[in-house]
Amino acid sequence: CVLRKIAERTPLQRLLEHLLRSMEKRDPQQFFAWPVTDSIAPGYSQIITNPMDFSTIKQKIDDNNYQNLQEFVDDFKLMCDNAMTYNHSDTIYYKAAKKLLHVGLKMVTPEKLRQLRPVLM
Ligand SMILES: COc1ccc(OC)c(-c2cc(C(C)=O)n3cccnc23)c1
Repeated sequence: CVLRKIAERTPLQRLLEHLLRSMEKRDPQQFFAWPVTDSIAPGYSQIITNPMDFSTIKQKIDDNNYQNLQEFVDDFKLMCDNAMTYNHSDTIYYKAAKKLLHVGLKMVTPEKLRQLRPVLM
């Protein structure tokens, strides 16, 4: 029988998965859960050249594609910035992105990360 290789998680992957879950909880309407399509957002792919969403971030964690925390934070910021670029400031998407960005960045301050250490050990 083929031995199934159980995917071991590196400490960085475990940290990023924990942060991703916390960030996803702050998006209950799941506006950021999946890639934005041109059908729901006309002209999106012409305006946003580097799309990003939580499912893509999750895949990159699973593929061990992030070398460090900063690369993960950069994708999170890209996702929020895209929404604040495409959507006008009076839309629910712009406002949700602005709030999510603020809350998400607070999760990765040195103080918050220090508190995480025992939880993840
Ligand atoms: C109304 O329900 C949904 C469901 C999923 C969405 O994106 C995955 C969105 C959505 C998400 C976005 C974003 C994030 O810009 N968006 C912009 C314009 C119109 N719709 C959206 C809305």
